[in-house]
Amino acid sequence: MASVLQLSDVSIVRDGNPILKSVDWTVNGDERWVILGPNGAGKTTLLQVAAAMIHPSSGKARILDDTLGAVDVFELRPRIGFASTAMARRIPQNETVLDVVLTAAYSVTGRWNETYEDIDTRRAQRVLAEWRLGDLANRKFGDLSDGEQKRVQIARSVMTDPELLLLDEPAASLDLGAREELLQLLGGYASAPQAPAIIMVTHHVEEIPVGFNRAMLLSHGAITAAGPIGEVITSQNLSDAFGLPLEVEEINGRYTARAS
Ligand SMILES: Nc1ncnc2c1ncn2[C@@H]1O[C@H](COP(=O)(O)OP(=O)(O)OP(=O)(O)O)[C@@H](O)[C@H]1O
Repeated sequence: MASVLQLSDVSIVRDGNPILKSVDWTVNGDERWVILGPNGAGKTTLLQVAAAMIHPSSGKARILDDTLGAVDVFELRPRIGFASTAMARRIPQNETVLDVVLTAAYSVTGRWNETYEDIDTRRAQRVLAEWRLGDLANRKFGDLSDGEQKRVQIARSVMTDPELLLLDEPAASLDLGAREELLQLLGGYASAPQAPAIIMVTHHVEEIPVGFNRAMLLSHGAITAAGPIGEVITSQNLSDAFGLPLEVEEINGRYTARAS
């Protein structure tokens, strides 16, 4: 399967400080990655490179067969789905759920006077149903619960059938029920044969959905482990990445971790 992302010796420097250090990483079309690492490790920064939102300070980033710096990012970005809290903050609170998803077709947040085809509306309705939001289509985004808002953000990010889907902490701040509902939906989506390549950043191994098959541990801007999820999410690797003894357990594709 062809690669959708290839980073070669990618570094990011901000205010003289290295935030990503010489990252080499390839993501293939059939891979669903989870990225874990301590606060400030550079996870969101890495996702922003993958989203063509920032350029490496040095090194080369190829995204969907285009090289950053030699491609019009406004043509590249619509092929990438990106759900993050920063993106969610740009959604007008009084926008209907249907319009939050529909406006992804024009890469805008906030419906104005774009013309949408019936096919766009039907697709938005289908995506809402898939993410168990069909009954909320006419509700205002700002009136939804955190769990519902997270699902709307993901529905919006898959509206355009992206070739690469990026999720920055999709389950953060959710209660147990909302988290499990989201993970069930994400697991189903990730396990479907037609799913795009997915990269998800999370803080907790408990938030890794079933169906994710690759993992990366990032610490101080550098990759400390990357590869098949069962080989990476181990007690030893997590203890090294987080700097304390941790014990990891895996049951039927779900993980838990606690201090040992
Ligand atoms: N534009 C910027 N200018 C200066 N420093 C920055 C900038 N963006 C990020 N940083 C710094 O880079 C480091 C990595 O940030 P990043 O948000 O990528 O980490 P993270 O692993 O996602 O963290 P968290 O788990 O806390 O969300 C942090 O120390 C952050 O303060």
